[in-house]
Amino acid sequence: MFIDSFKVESPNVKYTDHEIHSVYNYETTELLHENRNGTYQWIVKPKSVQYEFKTDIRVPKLGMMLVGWGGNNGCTLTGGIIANREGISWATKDKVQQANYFGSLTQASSIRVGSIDGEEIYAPFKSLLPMVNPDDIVFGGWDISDMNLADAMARARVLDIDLQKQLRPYMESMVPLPGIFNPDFVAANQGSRANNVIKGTKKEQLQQVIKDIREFKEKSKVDKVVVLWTANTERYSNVLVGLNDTMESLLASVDKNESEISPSTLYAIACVLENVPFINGSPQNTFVPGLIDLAIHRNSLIGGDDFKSGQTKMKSVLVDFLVGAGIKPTSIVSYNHLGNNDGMNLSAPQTFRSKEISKSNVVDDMVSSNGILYEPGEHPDHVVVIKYVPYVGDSKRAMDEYTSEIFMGGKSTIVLHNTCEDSLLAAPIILDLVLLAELSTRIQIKAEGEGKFHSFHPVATILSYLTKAPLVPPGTPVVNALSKQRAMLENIMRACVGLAPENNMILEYK
Ligand SMILES: NC(=O)c1ccc[n+]([C@@H]2O[C@H](COP(=O)([O-])OP(=O)(O)OC[C@H]3O[C@@H](n4cnc5c(N)ncnc54)[C@H](O)[C@@H]3O)[C@@H](O)[C@H]2O)c1
Ligand SMILES: O=P([O-])([O-])O[C@@H]1[C@@H](O)[C@H](O)[C@@H](O)[C@H](O)[C@@H]1O
Repeated sequence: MFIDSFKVESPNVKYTDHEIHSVYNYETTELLHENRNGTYQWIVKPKSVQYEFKTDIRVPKLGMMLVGWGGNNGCTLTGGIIANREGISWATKDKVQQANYFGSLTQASSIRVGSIDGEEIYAPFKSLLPMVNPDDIVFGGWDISDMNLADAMARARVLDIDLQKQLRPYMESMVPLPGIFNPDFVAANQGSRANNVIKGTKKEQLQQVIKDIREFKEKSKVDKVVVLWTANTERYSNVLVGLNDTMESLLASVDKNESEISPSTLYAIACVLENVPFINGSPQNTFVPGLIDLAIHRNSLIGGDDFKSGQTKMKSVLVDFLVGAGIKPTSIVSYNHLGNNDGMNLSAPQTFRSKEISKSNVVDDMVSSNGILYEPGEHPDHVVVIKYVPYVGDSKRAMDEYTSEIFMGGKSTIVLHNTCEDSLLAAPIILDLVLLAELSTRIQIKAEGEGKFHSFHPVATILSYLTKAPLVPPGTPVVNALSKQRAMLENIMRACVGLAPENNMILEYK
């Protein structure tokens, strides 16, 4: 059965007019490796740590500023939110289609709240904690192309024509602000698009972006802004001592107009200095060490990298299943071709390399979790191929082959053909990233023994379900297995309302 909402009644949860305060016993373990009677033994000691969570339930009026707003993802998300907000329906060759948020974890997935008389009871994921209603989002952003959002939507060739016709009046007045452009960081084929750029030194460009954020906030009267990068994939920035290894060297490099400071890092610096959450939806190392240092110093949320939308999302499920079943993937070949501007930009070796890295590291945690299948340091052969084929446009075609060793020397080969409609899969993920980033800034946490409440760590690992290469604080394990990432997010939100983690044991019926 599915219910619309629920309220938790517990001595550990208090609701006031502006916050939910929960006391939560975090059941974990402490590991010891000790010499017991002359032999070393691993000792696992269950441990309970009491946490308190305070969630501000006053949902703000939210501004979403996209870098690359006029791109396929940016205009598709904008159109999708407007279509939902206005209740637009449109004719397709199959039926009259209603707007929806399918593909969004926050808007279209559910959680189990319990069971009654042998029936499992589920509720909307978004009913766990008060979140911004997407219909209320105010749009803004930058693009190096001056095309208005209605024309950009036509250029993208993603949304149905009848829908585009109905959206045009809402979107043709939306024009991106000029963006910071540096041709050295993207494919040469992107230059022809760049007719809307911020001139000047890096310092002047940074100051302009800060000014843009302030003016947008003032003009739109929003309470909060979240900035998300959905612009082109950049090549990796070189990380050098004295250039960008500390926040001091990074800011000094901006003052010195150092060429190696990328546009995406400049936008990120602007956001951190303005204490505006910044999320990187692309694979490049926007978050150089100096930027992470600055974000931690200013306690300003950063998250990324690279939306996990299609081929890689499937990989983080399939490899988790195989390794979890005691089957040994030995060869993973991931090919895809696509014909959108992202694909054209990725046709350059330096930008492709950024994407190859984020698409390749996604199996590392699952492989290292099973020492029965893999020797230390042993990995499956793993190849990533991306080709640009204009004809298919945004309709990316992914073809994967997974070869695994099975019982008694047997081999299993799984072949997948996966048509990942790039922007229709990425747009809902962008929405989730923005909404969850905003929500997480309203949560305060205090562990037993800590004197006062504080925010989560500014490097937002809570967003990892939505990214291929989760950005984590130094010393934090990287988890890519999709089920673990989703469980982590849901269980933290359950803890905020005093609910235990979903452990799927249903002992009541055992
Ligand atoms: N499924 C997906 O679509 C998916 C998944 C993971 C990651 N991504 C990443 O998301 C990004 C956007 O994808 P897309 O399909 O929308 O690409 P796109 O090329 O259609 O859009 C990118 C937009 O950014 C603009 N732009 C480029 N550099 C800019 C800058 N410095 N400042 C402001 N604007 C700039 C371009 O003019 C363009 O309009 C890409 O980096 C892509 O790799 C996409
Ligand atoms: O998310 P995913 O489908 O694994 O990866 C995708 C790549 O295969 C594709 O080539 C690229 O255009 C998208 O930006 C996205 O990164």
